[in-house]
Amino acid sequence: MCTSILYTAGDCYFGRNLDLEVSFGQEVVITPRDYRFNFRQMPALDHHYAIIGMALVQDNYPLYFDGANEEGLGMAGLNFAGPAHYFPVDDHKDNVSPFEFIPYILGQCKNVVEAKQLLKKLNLVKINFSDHLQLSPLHWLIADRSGKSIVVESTVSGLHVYDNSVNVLTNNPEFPGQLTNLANYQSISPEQPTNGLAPNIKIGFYSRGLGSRMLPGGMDSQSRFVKEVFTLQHAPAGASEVENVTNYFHCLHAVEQQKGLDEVAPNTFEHTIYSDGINLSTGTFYYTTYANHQINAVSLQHADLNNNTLAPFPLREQQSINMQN
Ligand SMILES: C[C@H](CCC(=O)NCCS(=O)(=O)O)[C@H]1CC[C@H]2[C@@H]3[C@H](O)C[C@@H]4C[C@H](O)CC[C@]4(C)[C@H]3C[C@H](O)[C@]12C
Repeated sequence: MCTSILYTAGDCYFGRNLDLEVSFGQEVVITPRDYRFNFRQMPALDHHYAIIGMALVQDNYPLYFDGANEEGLGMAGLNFAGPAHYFPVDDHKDNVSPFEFIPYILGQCKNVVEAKQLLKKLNLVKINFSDHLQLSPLHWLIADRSGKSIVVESTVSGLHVYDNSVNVLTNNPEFPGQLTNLANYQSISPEQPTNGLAPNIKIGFYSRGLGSRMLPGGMDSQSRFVKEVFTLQHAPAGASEVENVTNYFHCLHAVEQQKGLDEVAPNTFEHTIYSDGINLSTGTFYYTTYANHQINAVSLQHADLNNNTLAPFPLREQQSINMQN
């Protein structure tokens, strides 16, 4: 499972938890403006916006899991097994494979409004990257520095684009179902509850935090969706970049998966392999990993963006502990 969010606090921060039982060997990868993006069915992009994000580089091609471009548009692919459906090539549409979808949008669009424009003609086609790397069943969160986000889901009934007023995406069910389910949790609050149970009887509070007592805490995608909506809606804005980044990671780590809790095969556990977040105004990409909770960062501004060579940054996986004596 995974969780992706857009946190607005002056600047906007976009990224995700990647939850899985195995690592693909992903790195932080900068794609500069003149790297040639070849597409299977669409014309190549020789010049485009520069992109920074988490990717697996295969045959000199960046298979992005999530990322953002220099204009502050971000995009993340999350598992959507079951409802996800991809189509045959349609000559009347723009045919893009799911593995090409992030470069296709981030390479060309400045914001969500421009992305929506491209999505009008889009057909997500069933074309594998290779026999070894088959298509993944995904849906996507796309967000920009104005604080807006949308969800893209390709199902048997076609391509759906939803405005996302809560700026959170997890996995199943389909996005409208996630929103409907929020109705069950409207009484959740940071405040102590009012007594609607027996208003004529005085019921005391034995604990702080009783307003969130019924908040779901499971590893499943519906529980994480509700918990993350609550966490993000009430997250304070910081007074500095460091405070904002700290708040942002608290939001994501609220729904991270610890090893041992989500068994997907005998003695095999899904866990949060990494959490990342990009300041969509500055292009600074921050991340933590399961092994290393220190926040590491790679800046798009510090890179030479006017060339055609991918710049990979291997993840820092060594835990960093400050000894004080
Ligand atoms: C599995 C990842 C999503 C995390 C997630 O939701 N896991 C939950 C699994 S489950 O529901 O609980 O079973 C997704 C996100 C991005 C995906 C990768 C990217 O799409 C890039 C390429 C695309 C290729 O077609 C397949 C390999 C791949 C390298 C993908 C592998 C995998 O499907 C990734 C890593």
